[in-house]
Amino acid sequence: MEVLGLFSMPSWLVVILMVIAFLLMYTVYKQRYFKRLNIIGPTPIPFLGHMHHMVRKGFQGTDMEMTRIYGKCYGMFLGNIPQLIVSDPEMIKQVMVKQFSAFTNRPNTLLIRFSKFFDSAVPTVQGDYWKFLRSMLNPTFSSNKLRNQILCCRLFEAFVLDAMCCTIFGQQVESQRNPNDPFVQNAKKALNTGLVDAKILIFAIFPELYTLIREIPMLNQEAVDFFMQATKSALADRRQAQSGSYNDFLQLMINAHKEDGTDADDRNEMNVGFGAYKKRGMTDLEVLANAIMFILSTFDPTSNLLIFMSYCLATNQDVQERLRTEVNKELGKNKPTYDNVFNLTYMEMTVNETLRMYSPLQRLARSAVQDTVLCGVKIPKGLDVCVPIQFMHYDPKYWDNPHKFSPDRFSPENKDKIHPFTFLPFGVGPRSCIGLRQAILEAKMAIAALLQNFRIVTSPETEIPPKMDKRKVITCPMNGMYLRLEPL
Ligand code: HEM
Repeated sequence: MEVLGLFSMPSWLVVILMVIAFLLMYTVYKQRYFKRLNIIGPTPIPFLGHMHHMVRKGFQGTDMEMTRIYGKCYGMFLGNIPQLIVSDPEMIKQVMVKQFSAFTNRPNTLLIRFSKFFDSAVPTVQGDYWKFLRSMLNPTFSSNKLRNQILCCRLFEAFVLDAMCCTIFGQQVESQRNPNDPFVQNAKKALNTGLVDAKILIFAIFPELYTLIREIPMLNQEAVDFFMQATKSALADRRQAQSGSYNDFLQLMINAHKEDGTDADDRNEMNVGFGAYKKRGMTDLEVLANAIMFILSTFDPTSNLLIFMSYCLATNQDVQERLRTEVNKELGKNKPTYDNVFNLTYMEMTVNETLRMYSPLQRLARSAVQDTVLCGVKIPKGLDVCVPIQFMHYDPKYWDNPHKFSPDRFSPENKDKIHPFTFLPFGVGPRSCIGLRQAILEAKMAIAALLQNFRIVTSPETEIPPKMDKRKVITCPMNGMYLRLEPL
């Protein structure tokens, strides 16, 4: 084939060059997005944007570094997908609370991690459908309901798993004594998600292919099937049992369920008003998807909170002693219960300080559902807005000596001095974590039981400070956490 009448080339080579030129033009156009909006940010590289940075430094390292350089509002790219990173408390307030109706949804970059089955689970659903599901599930997490559910009190991953199975399925799982328990094995398999994998990479480069790429299962399907089966048989048990014999999330969701419920898998429902949902309860599919999603949303953050809290106590023996004195005074030799851990004020302060220093989630994210303006910055519909949690938790403007572990920041006298919208481990606003109360309750009970019986100390293998696994979405130690428990 002759090119511009100047020289000849085989046609296949011309086609390849044209495809490359097209792809380059595509990525350059996409990555000029923030230039068109006059928003500053680091220069992206074609196709990858700043993904190479995220893989090398993790979300946390990238956010800390870039926010220091570019300030409180700048643009970055996950591949070709623009993400506005905001760390100004007023902007956070606007996105999460004041203009919630313009930022109701989570971005596709988060949803792509879950297969279609989770289209009816509360963290992934959108608009009015989210309002409906959240309103159905909120009562399930009320203080009164939690009082009746939390019966188990054991350790870390196994503890969290046991507590989850107990609260969600009403099922006792001996995962601490039996690490081969299928619940443990499958929970670990299902949750093994990294920052970037092939599915996210393809989506980040070609976000227009969202619907197609979404079909590729990402969470380990075998593990999801296992939990689906477990939930289905638990549902069947509930149907045969006398009403009132179960007191777990599953039962509460079933109570919000009507047999004649239309199948929520119908995507058209997304477009109807909230009022239309109000006429029905939860369908089987919604109960299933949410029960499994609770397992997935709970396991890693809660067990990592316990792991980091133990690390903080082992490296701050004075805090540990003060905490043990409080536990002994309030509980004596009694087992921790919903009621007796309620008054553990110093415990709550220590949990909060651990969450500040080691927030299990590193970013909050919302997608603009309409054009809007955020503190003078034009936000077009579809732009993802992200909040770097860890940057907010370490910003010296809001926290004195932010690298120091100091539970007293959260004392009743000091709590009111914390600048609003700077402490965000559970997010903030109507779409914040539904399981906040449960997570804090579990942490208080687990640590109280531990301190009644053991002193937590470092061992020669303890990494101080712990290296973080930058490839993970959840904050977790790279090389595990080695601590010693000395019986008292
Ligand atoms: C230490 C433990 C936990 C941490 C740090 C944590 C943190 C978070 C964060 C940061 C969000 C996003 C909030 C936002 O976008 O504003 C979230 C959402 C959510 N969490 Fe948690 N979480 C924890 C435990 C739990 C537990 C125990 C459950 C349930 C049993 C749970 C269920 C959920 C659900 C369903 C959502 C989505 C809410 C919605 O979209 O309406 N989480 N969590």
